[in-house]
Amino acid sequence: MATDPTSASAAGLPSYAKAVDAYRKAVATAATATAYAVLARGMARELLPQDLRAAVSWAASLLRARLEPRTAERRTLVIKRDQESHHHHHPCDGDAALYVDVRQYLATRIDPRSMRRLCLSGGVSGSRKVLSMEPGDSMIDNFEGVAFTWASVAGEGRRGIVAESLELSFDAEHTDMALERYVPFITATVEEARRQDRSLLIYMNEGSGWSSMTHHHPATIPAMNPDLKQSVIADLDRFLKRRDYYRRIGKAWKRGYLLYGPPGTGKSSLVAAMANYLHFNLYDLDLSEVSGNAMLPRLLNRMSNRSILVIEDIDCCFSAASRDDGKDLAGHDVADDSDDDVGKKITLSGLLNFIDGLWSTSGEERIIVFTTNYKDHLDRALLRPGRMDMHVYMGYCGWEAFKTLAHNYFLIDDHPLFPEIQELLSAVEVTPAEVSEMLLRSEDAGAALLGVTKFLREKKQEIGEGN
Ligand SMILES: Nc1ncnc2c1ncn2[C@@H]1O[C@H](COP(=O)(O)OP(=O)(O)OP(=O)(O)O)[C@@H](O)[C@H]1O
Repeated sequence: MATDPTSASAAGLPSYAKAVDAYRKAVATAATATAYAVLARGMARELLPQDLRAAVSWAASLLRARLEPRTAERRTLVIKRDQESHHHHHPCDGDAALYVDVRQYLATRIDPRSMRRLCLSGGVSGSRKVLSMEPGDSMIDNFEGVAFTWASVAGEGRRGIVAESLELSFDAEHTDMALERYVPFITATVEEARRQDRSLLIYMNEGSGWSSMTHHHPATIPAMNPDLKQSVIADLDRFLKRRDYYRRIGKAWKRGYLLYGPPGTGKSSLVAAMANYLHFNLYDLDLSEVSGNAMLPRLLNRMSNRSILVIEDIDCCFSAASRDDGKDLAGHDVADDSDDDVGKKITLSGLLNFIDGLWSTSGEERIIVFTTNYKDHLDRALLRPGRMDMHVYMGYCGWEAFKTLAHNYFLIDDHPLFPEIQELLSAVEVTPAEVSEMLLRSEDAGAALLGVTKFLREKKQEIGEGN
């Protein structure tokens, strides 16, 4: 910014006074340190020494005020333990819930080495010990590159009860971030940790409700084609990785899987393993227990978020479901004389509405899995993209799957019988379930493998005789 000495003289002012005035304005609006430096150089050339000194010290103080974070305005957010609620309220109720969440979150962020004093608490033996700050102490938590300071403050609650509160302080400019991102991040983190701690449940439909039991299934993914297994895991990982993103943009992440293949190839085992992997509860919907389309939305409403809904054997679990065109779900003509199924009124369109309803519930993280022995028998509408995202074929026991099973049961990766078994497996169709059963017959690897070999030889012979 240049000053025009002619116009200053014309106004009858000493040129340097006019120049100082112009610089004052310029400095007040200069946004960056570079701009200050440029101005300072200009001033040094034009101003008289005494004015220069005054101007420089004045500019320097302005610069300090602008650029030094220490003098930035601070904001404090107080989270009280004992809000308006009654003091012997359960801590998870109402107002105090946020206090409990923050305390639990800070316990995972606290650096014990940096604290002068620490509070260690815990419940009955075996339960987790929790670290927390003592009143008067503070700690810093970095979130998205911003330092948030937490202080524990002792205060007097109602009726003289000590009511500790947690105070969060930050620069005023980060107020939106604190309220819109940081605090929600804390509650989501704590919620996720609690979810991971809970044992998983399997729900089964009973009438229009669900009854639950604890899910004790081992976490292992069943023996299957290694590439396929990898792609299923990659899909689930993508799900886990992207859900924070989806949550942030307010979208729900949903996924549909169709598992198909002969009975005993591990479809149910895979569903259980997926639930374990994601730490989702399982809802096992038995359509033969559902009396009609009207019951489906009620069941849907009673499912919790972060769950897997599985409908097993979707092609055969009810044979005479009437469809508008007189076909059942598997596309077969519905026999008029099937007395057993009188009263079962789920139709394909009812089921499709149910699935689409599941998909459209906003903000819910859901996975739906169908299993079937005969993919070919399923109605096209069910397989349409958008309903089932991934089709997973669970096949007969191949060589790779066998090696996995042998390793799982006996920790062996090689054996003199392996070459023969490999050859036999390529010639006969046996399910992993059958092979597992043979392997479990003996605790001795050699004996068990011999059993498998004999079993496979017999199978091969049967095929030969059949031809
Ligand atoms: N691929 C596999 N790897 C390891 N074990 C398996 C595998 N497949 C089956 N099994 C064993 O066989 C049992 C039955 O398998 P599972 O019920 O998962 O088969 P499925 O394909 O769901 O059968 P269905 O179509 O009859 O429901 C399992 O409990 C498991 O012990």
